[in-house]
Amino acid sequence: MKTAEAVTRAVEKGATHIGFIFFPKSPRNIEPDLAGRLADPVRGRVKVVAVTVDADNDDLDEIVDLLKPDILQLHGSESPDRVLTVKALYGLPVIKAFAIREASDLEKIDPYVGIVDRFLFDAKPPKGSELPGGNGVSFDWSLMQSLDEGVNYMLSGGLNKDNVAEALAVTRAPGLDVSSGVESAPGVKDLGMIDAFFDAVRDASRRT
Ligand SMILES: O=C(O)c1ccccc1NCC(=O)[C@H](O)[C@H](O)COP(=O)(O)O
Repeated sequence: MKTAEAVTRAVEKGATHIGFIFFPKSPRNIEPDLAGRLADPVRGRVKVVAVTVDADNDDLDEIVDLLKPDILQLHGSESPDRVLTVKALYGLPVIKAFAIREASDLEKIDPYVGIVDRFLFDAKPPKGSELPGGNGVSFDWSLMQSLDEGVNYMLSGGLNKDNVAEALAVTRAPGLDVSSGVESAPGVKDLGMIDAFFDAVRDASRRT
């Protein structure tokens, strides 16, 4: 999220979480103080998520201080030990992102089970991308069918109004995360696309 309008619309349409990206190479990168101001009007109505990539303690200190997130999303190659340290330092729940292309990628979550609060399964970045997330590409959703029941996760990667019904039918994912699929250009959230995405999710949920 980068604008008040997008935050308001997402919350009105039923978002349970809103995310702010702290990664300078991203078109969605935002300063922590602005993110905090955008989050203020909706605190308590949605979970505010800080998305970071292998951030050090100084960066996390600033983000936690200024944004006051409800959840930290770690979207880099943070080890289980690092996750434990972050949880101990800030006392916040952690979503850990994993890049999925093949079945063996799912085995990488094993050392994190019982440590992270929720997983986020995203597609591997395309060749040449500098972004670990937000690339608008999907992975083979059928891989989720081999996941142990009870793994709490969000499905992510290239979701949009046209494919989210199939994604839900294939995975029955307990949560969805969307970014590019509600943007008219990288980093530019589109209110009409937000509406259309949530409407598609609602229609699909009614049918399944
Ligand atoms: O979105 C970014 O620019 C980004 C940059 C660095 C790390 C993570 C990033 N996004 C994390 C997300 O949770 C995205 O919502 C997720 O990757 C899905 O993105 P998309 O495929 O564009 O829907």
